Amino acid sequence: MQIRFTKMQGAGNDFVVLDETQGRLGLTPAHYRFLADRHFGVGADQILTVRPAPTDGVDFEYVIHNADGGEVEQCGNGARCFARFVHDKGLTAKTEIRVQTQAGVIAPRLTDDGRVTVNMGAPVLEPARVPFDASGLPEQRKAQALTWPLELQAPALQPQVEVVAVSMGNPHAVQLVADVEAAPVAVVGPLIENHVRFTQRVNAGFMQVLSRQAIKLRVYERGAGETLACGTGACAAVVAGILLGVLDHRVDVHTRGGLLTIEWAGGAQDAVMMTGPATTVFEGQIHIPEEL
Ligand SMILES: N[C@H](CCC[C@H](N)C(=O)O)C(=O)O
Repeated sequence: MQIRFTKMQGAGNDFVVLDETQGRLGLTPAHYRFLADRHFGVGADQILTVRPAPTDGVDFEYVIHNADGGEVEQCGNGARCFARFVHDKGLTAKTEIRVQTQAGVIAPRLTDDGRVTVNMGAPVLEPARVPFDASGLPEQRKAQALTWPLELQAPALQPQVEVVAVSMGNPHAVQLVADVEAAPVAVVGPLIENHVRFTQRVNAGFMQVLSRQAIKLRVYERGAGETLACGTGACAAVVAGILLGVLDHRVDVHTRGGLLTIEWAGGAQDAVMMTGPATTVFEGQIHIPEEL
């Protein structure tokens, strides 16, 4: 099967974008894994699929698959690249685009400086909705919990980490570290990603506070491994930092792939606003082997 794709990146988080506005390609998880493969396919952290609006009130639907082939609820860097894609392809003349995702409707907006701002919706902290299984933890811990203890099954490392569990439509476990460059992301990241208390697995964020208006962040992503940036991860980290009292309401998030700016007023119903880059790298076509 020969398919056309667009390669894009947002702060170094990279994507294969597929246009299904004229009809479905009928791809399977194995096909998504092949497209994401950096040796046998195109190479990407996620595959983004653009589809026609499923209902009134939105302009498009966008579907997200991780490199491991699994469909997920939300992708922040992907939302910015989606908006750039539909605008530059002439699929819409709008600069603020309402799009249905598995996690609900979001509205990326193309700004005059070439970046994209996205209303990512309100964060969710209720454990059952992250989802995070708090069973067996002391009752008083549940009552006032902001951070949760995660026992790590890796004796060579610290036996436990404290994380803030927050959903941006997709689950995040954020911890404070003194130095992100020295943080054991490659070892602790997978342990957190697959921790039994995160029943849908989780994205593991490692946040270093530089000031009340700036952090450095590394994220070991669910279904993709460490990426150069994670948009929903940046939102989750800033929400966690504001709740912990160490960040103000507008924060520059320095990732390995670039700068994201996150704003959150701090109310449970307040939307998290994310601004950052979205770049088309190249167009291409690829043969997907039938035997996948
Ligand atoms: N790995 C994430 C999906 C992609 C999120 C990330 N690339 C972003 O920019 O938000 C998950 O499994 O929830």
